[in-house]
Amino acid sequence: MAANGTGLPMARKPLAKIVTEDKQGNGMCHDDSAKGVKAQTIDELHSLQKKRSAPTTPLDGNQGAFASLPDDERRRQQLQSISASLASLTRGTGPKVVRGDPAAKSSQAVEHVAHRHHHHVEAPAIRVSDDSSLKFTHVLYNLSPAELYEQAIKYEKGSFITSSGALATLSGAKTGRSPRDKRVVMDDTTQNELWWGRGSPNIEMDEHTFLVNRERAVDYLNSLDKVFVNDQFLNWDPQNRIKVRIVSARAYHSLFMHNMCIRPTDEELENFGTPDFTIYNAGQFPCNRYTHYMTSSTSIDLNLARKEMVILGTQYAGEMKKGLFSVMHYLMPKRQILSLHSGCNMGRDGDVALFFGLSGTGKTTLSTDHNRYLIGDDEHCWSDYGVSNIEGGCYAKCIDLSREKEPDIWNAIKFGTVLENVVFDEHTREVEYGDKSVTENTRAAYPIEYIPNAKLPCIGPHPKNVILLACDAFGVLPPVSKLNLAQTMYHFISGYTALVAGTEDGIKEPTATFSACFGAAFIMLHPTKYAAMLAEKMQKHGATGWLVNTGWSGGSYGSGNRIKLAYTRKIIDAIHSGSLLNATYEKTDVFGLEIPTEIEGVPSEILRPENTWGDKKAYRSTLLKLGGLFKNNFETFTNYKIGKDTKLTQEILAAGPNF
Ligand SMILES: Nc1ncnc2c1ncn2[C@@H]1O[C@H](COP(=O)(O)OP(=O)(O)OP(=O)(O)O)[C@@H](O)[C@H]1O
Ligand SMILES: O=C([O-])CC(=O)C(=O)O
Ligand SMILES: [Ca+2]
Ligand SMILES: [Mn+2]
Repeated sequence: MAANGTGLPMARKPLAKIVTEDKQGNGMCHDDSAKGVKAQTIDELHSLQKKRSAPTTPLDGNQGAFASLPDDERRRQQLQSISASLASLTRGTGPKVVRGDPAAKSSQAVEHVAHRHHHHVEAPAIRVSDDSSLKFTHVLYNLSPAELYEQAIKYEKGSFITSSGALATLSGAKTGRSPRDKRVVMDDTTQNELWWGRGSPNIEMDEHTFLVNRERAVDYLNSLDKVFVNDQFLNWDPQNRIKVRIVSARAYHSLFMHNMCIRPTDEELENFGTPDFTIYNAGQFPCNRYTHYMTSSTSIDLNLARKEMVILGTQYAGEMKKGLFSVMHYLMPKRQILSLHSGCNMGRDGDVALFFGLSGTGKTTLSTDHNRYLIGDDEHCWSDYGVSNIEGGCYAKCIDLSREKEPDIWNAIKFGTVLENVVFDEHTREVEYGDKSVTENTRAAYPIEYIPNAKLPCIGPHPKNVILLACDAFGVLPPVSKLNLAQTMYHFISGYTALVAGTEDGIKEPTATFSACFGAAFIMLHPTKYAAMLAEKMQKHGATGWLVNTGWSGGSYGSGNRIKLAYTRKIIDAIHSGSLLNATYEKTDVFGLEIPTEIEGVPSEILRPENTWGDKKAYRSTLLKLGGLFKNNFETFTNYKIGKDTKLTQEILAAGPNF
């Protein structure tokens, strides 16, 4: 965004010339020119500025695959592994790769270029008819945030530093995920294992078509002068940690994943070896619509057998985050570990709460609580040992963000944080969080350590409270209700909310949505598989379920208002403290929900939705309408058994609305 739209700075009046008197020996114009710098040339001067990073950790010979190798050899193997990742399957070979920025001219870069002569990965001698075997691809490997800032600002339009130090970026034409463009390879294994068909997020593609798109992405990436490669981890549970490699073309994507995945230590990086899963993000390049299964120029393709994901035709970074989440929803249940689209935090006494909910319902906002330790805001695992965060960062919505209401998120938006699609003052670079000119789905991605009371490592004991968040645009669900196990399962499987504008492409107004397990877009198995695991774990560990409406009160969207965040926080406080367990409850008709009569800090009249509606008839008909939508939605699940227990299945079926 140039100041005057021409790309050039606006013309300014020249400043008055400064005249300095030259009274000899008077020290008036005193400088240190006599001392001089050691450098003889500008290049040498520049070379003094950058000190070589200290050699990584000392090796004791017992640290894994590459541990006993000399530095050069380890680097060569790393490059070989990256070249193998980038291999074109039709040529059968990887590109020649070299580390470092092709534009760098400092002496340090010369050192890197030297690798080109001694250590490049040889292209095997097969005949190819294009130039790709002749050129080098520069690899920008696990760059630091500062280096990525420089890359973004130099080479990516729409990259700016905001007044608080965050990197403002544009994600391009797509500012939300594209679930209709997601494809999953159906093979003999996945055909039987995965959830396919109506309601499922898994739209099939065949292996061959996947390879066509993979080749398209790899050819695109190899055609560039340089690619970014991130080697990182998922899951803070060391037993179930997954190694991921992300190959991308934009510094924005690399910094986003640097923040969102777990960052390896130098030592862990030296011993990284072969990744368990690889993303090829060629988002700037479209897919070919003549390719089978393609219905637009965007395609996000998952191949579980190859352990690869290909992204074409969308630069929205959330696709990478949520694509990996889908992978975890496949891998973890195989190990009897439940994967959850939930936030998670812990009190001083070690009481853990999970916050389930669809996009925009408050997982990040409510799990980021100054009085509690943050374990994570969006993706978790629940194993026999407790909970673990899958990610290394948070991804907060920032539309209408205020310092006063969400101070910890506000303060996390500083150097290192990626700010997507926000609008800012062209001169002061102050962000205007209320501005929706680019999108309503503005986002901040920051490392979890940017939250002062993050729990590191991001793991915790078994949850005590399971809070289901629904943003009810109809305004008829109570602000909070206590659920029995069957009700918890009913609402978990239903996954109701009013989808808030923007996170999924094309949604402009809140509308009622049902999304199984509060994350149907990411689950891979049938919802009842996850539900059975949740029921079993909640039962075993004695967790209490709650339904919290973070949406409307006093009328539907349009006439009522969104429940004040301050009230929702008081409700959540009462759940955490245990005081809400001992409240007096009344049962509602239709949904059969237990609602408390009083909560400290919350006006009692809002606890019963019908009190807040002026038009009682309208309330009643809206309540019945929503009840009907729930019933309709649940019909798909009535023929499924949940867990080993038919009794539980019957109870769940009876736990929905009754009228
Ligand atoms: N009563 C309320 N409770 C929770 N959030 C509220 C409330 N009122 C307004 N909000 C706003 O709703 C939004 C909740 O978004 P949040 O980032 O927490 O969603 P999320 O569940 O983490 O979604 P996603 O999975 O897409 O990241 C925030 O912008 C928050 O300020
Ligand atoms: O995936 C995204 O873009 C944001 C998110 O967390 C969600 O939608 O649940
Ligand atoms: Ca979030
Ligand atoms: Mn999410």
